[in-house]
Amino acid sequence: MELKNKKLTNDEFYGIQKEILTQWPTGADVNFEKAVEFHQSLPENKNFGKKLVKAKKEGKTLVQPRAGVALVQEHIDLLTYLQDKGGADLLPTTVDSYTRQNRYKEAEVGIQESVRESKSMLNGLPIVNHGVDACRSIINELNTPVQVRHGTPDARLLTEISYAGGFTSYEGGGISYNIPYAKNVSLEKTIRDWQYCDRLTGIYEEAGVSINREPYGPLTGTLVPPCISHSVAIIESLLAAEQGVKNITVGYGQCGNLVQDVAAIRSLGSLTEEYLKRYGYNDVEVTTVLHQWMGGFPQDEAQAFSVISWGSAIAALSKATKVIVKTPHEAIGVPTKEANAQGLRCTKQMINMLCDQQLSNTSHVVNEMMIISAETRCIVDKCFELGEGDLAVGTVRAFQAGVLDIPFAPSKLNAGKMLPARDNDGAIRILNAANVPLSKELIDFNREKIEERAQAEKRDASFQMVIDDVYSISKGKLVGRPW
Ligand SMILES: CCC[C@H]1O[C@@H](n2cnc3c(N)ncnc32)[C@H](O)[C@@H]1O
Repeated sequence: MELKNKKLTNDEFYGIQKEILTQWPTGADVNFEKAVEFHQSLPENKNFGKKLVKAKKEGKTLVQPRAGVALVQEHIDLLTYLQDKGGADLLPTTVDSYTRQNRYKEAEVGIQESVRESKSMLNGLPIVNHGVDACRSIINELNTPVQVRHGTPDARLLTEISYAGGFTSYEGGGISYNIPYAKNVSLEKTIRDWQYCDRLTGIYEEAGVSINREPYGPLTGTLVPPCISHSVAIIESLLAAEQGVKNITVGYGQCGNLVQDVAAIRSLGSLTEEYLKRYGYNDVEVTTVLHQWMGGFPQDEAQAFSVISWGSAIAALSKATKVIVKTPHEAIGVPTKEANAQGLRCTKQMINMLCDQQLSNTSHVVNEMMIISAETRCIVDKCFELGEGDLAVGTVRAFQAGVLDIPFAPSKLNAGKMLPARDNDGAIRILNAANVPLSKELIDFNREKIEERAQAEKRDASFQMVIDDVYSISKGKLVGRPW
């Protein structure tokens, strides 16, 4: 089937579904009518998208951790602890790495080993192996909406079981779960597979079950310029809306400079709404999520709490609808439930202290919003042009041409030529745009900002700055100074 940004017909969708549900025995338990009934049996306070829309209206920032362990009861215990002791407003179910690669046999081994060892031998919950009823037991046991978070290029079966199991939010997209996650997976295939996931979301929506979709915002989480992550978020939102998705959370990974991060969150929400309306999707609810720093973390827990607090402050001051919380164990690995809850309480304290303030649109913030918006429009509009109006085709061609170029991405489909670096205030600028189609004035602006830093550091703007910036926060600073 040739790639096009067009809503899948019923024949196309159900033809694919037949095969998908046979990929693992638990697929046989998926029954759409029973799934809709289960969703309709849930109280409204368990619907993820509704809670986000309410928070946006009230100007509140909700806190959500990442969390997932191998066995169902332990996972329920973990989420209950994060709900009750961490104060999570929204809950995750992070899926394990085997499931993300459709390696359900190894996930099964991981489950058996976890039973034998009485501890989680997987870095998340293997939803496909556990199946629909297990998911429903999770949803029934908790009083807080739950979202599936993963990193799966081919997530079609995982989506079917997650939705039938009662989850009301789902992260990912054909770009954001391919280029930063996989080495050599066809972008045409992942865009098409995620059209399936979004069409399924639309089918639930049309049956009266609203399921929130969240493109994975931070991408590689390392020095990603706002215009790059915004472009991917907007493209995935448009592709999802074409399939009937009506509730979307667009995300951004905190970079560290106050003005740039606040401007990024505010411009992300308005740009997404602008593009959705421009292309005729007038009934999509848009909310925003700030991811606390996604790059390297300090080992020292006190320093880690400082990074968590700074991300919390940015989320509150930018009025992001939601913030994804890190933990003091970030530099070590999968956190204990206690550490995870500490990250939540630290975040909640900061948000509660700042909830009565917000950083007004000062000239610096407005200027930064204009820069980010102009850069993002250069990229997204070029994608439409390359696709001769078809955004799906244009996106594939944009990666081939290096128009979309995500820094430090493992995928061989990614050009990896665009180079980011921090300026003298710690904002992420573009040192070398390569084939990213920014206007001359935008390229000059970025270069001038980095040149200010070069002058201050008495060294040439170079790749060394990029390397210094990759490690700076884990070494206790924001800007990777040579001293
Ligand atoms: C793209 C997301 C990466 C982040 O996702 C966190 N993460 C991954 N798996 C789990 C888990 N099972 N429990 C708590 N956090 C988890 C990592 O630490 C990292 O920050």
